[in-house]
Amino acid sequence: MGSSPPDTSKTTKLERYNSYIRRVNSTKLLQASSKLLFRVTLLVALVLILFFTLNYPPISDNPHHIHATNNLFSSAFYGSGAGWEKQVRHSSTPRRPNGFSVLVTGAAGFVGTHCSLALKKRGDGVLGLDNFNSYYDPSLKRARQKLLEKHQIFVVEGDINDSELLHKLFDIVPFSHILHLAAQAGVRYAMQNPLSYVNSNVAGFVTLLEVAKSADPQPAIVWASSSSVYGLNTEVPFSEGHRTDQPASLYAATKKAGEEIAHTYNHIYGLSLTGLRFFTVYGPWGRPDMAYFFFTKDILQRKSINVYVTQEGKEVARDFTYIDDIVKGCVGALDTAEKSTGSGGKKRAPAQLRVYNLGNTAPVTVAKLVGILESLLNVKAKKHVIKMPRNGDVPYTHANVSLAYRDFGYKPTTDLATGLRKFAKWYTSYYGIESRVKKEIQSDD
Ligand SMILES: O=C(O)[C@H]1O[C@H](OP(=O)(O)OP(=O)(O)OC[C@H]2O[C@@H](n3ccc(=O)[nH]c3=O)[C@H](O)[C@@H]2O)[C@H](O)[C@@H](O)[C@H]1O
Repeated sequence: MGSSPPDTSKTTKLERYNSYIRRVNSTKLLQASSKLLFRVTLLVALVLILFFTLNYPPISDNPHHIHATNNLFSSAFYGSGAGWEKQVRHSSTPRRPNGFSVLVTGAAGFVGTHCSLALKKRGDGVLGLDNFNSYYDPSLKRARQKLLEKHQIFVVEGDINDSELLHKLFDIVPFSHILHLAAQAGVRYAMQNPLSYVNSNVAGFVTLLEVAKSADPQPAIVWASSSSVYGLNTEVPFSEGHRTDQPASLYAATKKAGEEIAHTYNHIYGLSLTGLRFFTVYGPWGRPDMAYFFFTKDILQRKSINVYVTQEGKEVARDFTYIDDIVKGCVGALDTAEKSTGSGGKKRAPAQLRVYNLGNTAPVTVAKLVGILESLLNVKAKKHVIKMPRNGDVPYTHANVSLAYRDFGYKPTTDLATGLRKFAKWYTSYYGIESRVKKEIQSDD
């Protein structure tokens, strides 16, 4: 870059020389600043590209599943400082004598919301944790969060893989229990985003257990396993002692892995661990990726629905379990959970390790489920009966719950027709479509 030579006509030699040096320096400074600005811009652009690539994986082609996020940067969303800590403490403080202080992971999820409300209602302290990922409509999760806030339940926005955040929460609150419900759910979505299952159900669970084992006191942990662990098992009804080494989906395999991981942390560190095998849970505030939910939506919109039958043309059935029964099971498991026995990362004595089925004990075919919805919504479904795609679904589930009954009096009381009526009432009111459905749903309590 050229600078003009010094003018010799009017000033002294020294002044002219100094002025020349100043001009050369300022030109150099300008060049250096431009280079620096360019490099900083490039760096910012790279950081932004990395951020959006990691946080927004490709959108799936399934209308019910948008995408799950890794939330590697979720810690940016949790607060710090005195105000935030006060909220964490306040939410976790029990309001009844000998009340629990429970960390509920996946608190803005379907089961998480219902359990958090039930615990809070009876006077336990409840702190929620949720990463609000977009596996399904996050606005539904935000609406559940609002409901929780109305009942003084604070939900920390963060990921179970964020051990720094978890340690921080345990530094603030000596949780007596963890109700671990955060997971990548859904059987069929595992074909589209397999690693999200490993990330949440395996890595996330291990991260949580690592923090729990080194907490003092160690909490007792109750967590969500799944009926899907029975996989290709043909003995019915499914009992806890049956084979669970033939998972039919990656989802099932990661839940089964969770049960084995639970064994390890119980064995080495003395953590008290109870796994609950949920059987197709449904109800108000449910998950939009589940069949009963999107069937309702599609039937109301006069769209066709796929009703699966087995490869042999037989009907497919599920032991659909109503949310209130599941909540009773979760609370029963928490109430009977013994204390963990370790401290400072060391086991002091053998600790409790349990697994229970939580089902309804009355399987219903998918065709019957559709029939109930048709009657409740007063709309004839456009049924498209097809052979179940090879996507991890199993043909039949049926729970034997005698173990849960023996140990904490678990007894499901809601049949599918009653439960779906409550769901339809919530659905039509939440989505503001009361006028189109049967009046009797609206008048039902
Ligand atoms: O118990 C569990 O551990 C799991 O329960 C739930 O899985 P599932 O029992 O498979 O429920 P869900 O998808 O509602 O399908 C219901 C029925 O509809 C059939 N189905 C499904 C889709 C479709 O288009 N057509 C159809 O017939 C389908 O074949 C099935 O027979 C949870 O999602 C899962 O997270 C896990 O918790």
